[in-house]
Amino acid sequence: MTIHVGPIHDTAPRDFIVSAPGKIILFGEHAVVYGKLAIAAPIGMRTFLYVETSTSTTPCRKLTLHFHDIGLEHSWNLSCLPWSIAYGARYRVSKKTLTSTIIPELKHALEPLILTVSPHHDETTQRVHRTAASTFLYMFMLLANPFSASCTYHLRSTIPVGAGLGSSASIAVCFSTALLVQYSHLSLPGECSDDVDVMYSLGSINEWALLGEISMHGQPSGIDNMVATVGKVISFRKGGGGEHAGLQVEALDRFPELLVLIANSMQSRSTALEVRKVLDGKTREPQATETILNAIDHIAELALMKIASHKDGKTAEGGEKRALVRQLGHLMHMNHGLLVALGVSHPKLEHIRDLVDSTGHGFTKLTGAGGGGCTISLLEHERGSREVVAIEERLRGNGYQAHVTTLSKYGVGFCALEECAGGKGFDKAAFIRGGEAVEVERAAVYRPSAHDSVWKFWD
Ligand SMILES: Nc1ncnc2c1ncn2[C@@H]1O[C@H](COP(=O)(O)OP(=O)(O)OP(=O)(O)O)[C@@H](O)[C@H]1O
Ligand SMILES: C[C@@](O)(CCO)CC(=O)[O-]
Repeated sequence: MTIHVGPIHDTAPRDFIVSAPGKIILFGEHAVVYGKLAIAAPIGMRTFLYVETSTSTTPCRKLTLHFHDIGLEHSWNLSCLPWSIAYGARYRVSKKTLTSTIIPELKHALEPLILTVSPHHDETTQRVHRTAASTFLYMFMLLANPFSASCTYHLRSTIPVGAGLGSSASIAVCFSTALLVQYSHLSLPGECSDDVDVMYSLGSINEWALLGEISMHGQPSGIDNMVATVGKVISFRKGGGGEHAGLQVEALDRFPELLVLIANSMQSRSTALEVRKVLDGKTREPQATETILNAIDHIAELALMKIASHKDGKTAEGGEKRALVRQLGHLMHMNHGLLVALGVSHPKLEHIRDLVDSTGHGFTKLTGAGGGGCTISLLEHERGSREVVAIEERLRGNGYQAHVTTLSKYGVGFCALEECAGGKGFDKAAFIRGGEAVEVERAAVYRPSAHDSVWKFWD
């Protein structure tokens, strides 16, 4: 890897925002960790990371994190960070190893700095804060340099935290992109010389984001950060030995524009713990668990075949679309049953399934790690129709959040603030304070489909 020992490159943008989407998993969560096939899609909810570089020349330079959604605010002096250990690892270890493992001596050297984060908060909040802060700091040590100017990283997300919608992966993609841009390891969108440069940039973002996911989850498959990076519906099979060697990812460009209802059970859980639960089951009952994982793999394969066999999946309408929804919906039901067998459902997720599916108008499964978090339902009717509105009201009446959405098509994006009418288009106060997703997006001038959009994407 290129190591920049010196100030930020002259051409690197000073103030900018990066953004990445959340995701839903349509088929194959958990099984994907063990090399089985999964299908995932980006959603409209997104994370935004605003990078504000100080022009001050004071000798005491600081790295400051303001992660507003979780109430984290913390600074470290840049000169007090363990640079010699980080540079030791950067010179000694290959980039592949740096981005796929946590180096014990660097993690160890950062521990005392992480213990200074949110010392007076309750244990749960402290864990959330320290997970996010240690992930950022670890990546910073491997991508930044000791001569950096003071800088504040403001994080806002419209994705609920820990709900199975890929909040951690989308923040990991934002951390990776911001640091790669800031320390000139990356061509900006629009400046990529050709398709190879674009692929290389996306590959780099995704690689470093996977490191962020490893720091937050331990053993991620990599599907969440891949979707948040590329912003496309993908089929994904993790590299492994034997029959399926090497990572296999394919963009499903013919995937139909389906209406999806996301319901949040409001039951908190941790992805790392749910993944651990499946591993424990696999250790206890290896053959039975492998049979379930293989059945999930088979269902994902069948879903791919159904999508491919639809003449014009993307533009399917009326009866054809309803037939596809039913075929995929029945497979989602089976996939959900197998996730129940793996032990990762929750009574609230089963309640949501009953509330939606007993209407006869939807097909529901849990999405993401389970144990709480969200479900997704494929709907046979249009947004705003009597049937869909009744389902939304039913869910809300039972204390759940309901959000009807189509899938998004925007992956990781970048906005240089000097292009935002001299930074005036960006409303920092509203960005920090905005409550609703639309307020945060408006503050960040995020209108990706507008002809005069200041946002650029690596695609
Ligand atoms: N908006 C946010 N601001 C700061 N940190 C966040 C934010 N969202 C997620 N995180 C970090 O990610 C962790 C949540 O990760 P977790 O994997 O449990 O949830 P998830 O990514 O939503 O779920 P899944 O991986 O199943 O989609 C939090 O503990 C926190 O450290
Ligand atoms: C549960 C899991 O399969 C999906 C989490 O969104 C974990 C992973 O793939 O890393």
